[in-house]
Amino acid sequence: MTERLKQFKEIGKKIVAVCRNYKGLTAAQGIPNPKTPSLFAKPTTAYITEGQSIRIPEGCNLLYHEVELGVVIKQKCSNVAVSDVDEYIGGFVLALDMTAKDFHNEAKANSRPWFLSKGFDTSCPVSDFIEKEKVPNYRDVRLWLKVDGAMKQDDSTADMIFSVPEVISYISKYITLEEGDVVLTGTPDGQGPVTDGQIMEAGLADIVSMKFSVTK
Ligand SMILES: O=C(O)/C=C/C(=O)CC(=O)C(=O)O
Ligand SMILES: [Mg+2]
Repeated sequence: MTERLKQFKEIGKKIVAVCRNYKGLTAAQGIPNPKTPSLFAKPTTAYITEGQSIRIPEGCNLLYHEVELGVVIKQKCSNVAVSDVDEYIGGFVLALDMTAKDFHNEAKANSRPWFLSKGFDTSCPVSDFIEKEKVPNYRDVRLWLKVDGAMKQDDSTADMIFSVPEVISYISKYITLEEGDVVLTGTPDGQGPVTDGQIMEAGLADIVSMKFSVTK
């Protein structure tokens, strides 16, 4: 099973992302915690891996970084009880939910979809597949991100508003999840701009780290 899930970028059909899922982020933005997870989709064409560069989309003048814990779904599932979610977790990835923030702000202001601002090519840099056993306590694991060596995001998944099981159970009530799909579970406070020529380094505790450059 694990060998197959290492090919999640090829076998997965979708990336389902949760937003505003960290207490520190909603507090910093002065917004109430959502009553249910807020979801959006990213296409799997957004994936890149180390050695590839994040390309700033044409017309974007404000690109934001967001480090996130990604969950790789083990097998097809729907209507999964929170208590049963663990058996559908195949493993994890460290991910960046890159956001064309000016496009995103315009979409929010005009009640337009977020698909372009969140789904452009190279908007989902990911680590290699992380075996489940390597993240024994995914409920409390450190996520961090540096830009040109300066720490920008550094928090624990313990700050999530909705836990990984709660998020996956909620999604599965409405959207069937399939083998290799990735659920991005939100970003902690500290997301911010990154520009042409800068280098980002991100990590999941000392389990995995990855580096990506940003280019026009
Ligand atoms: O501006 C907002 O309300 C939300 C911004 C986001 O990008 C949400 C996420 O993607 C996140 O919280 O991870
Ligand atoms: Mg995000």
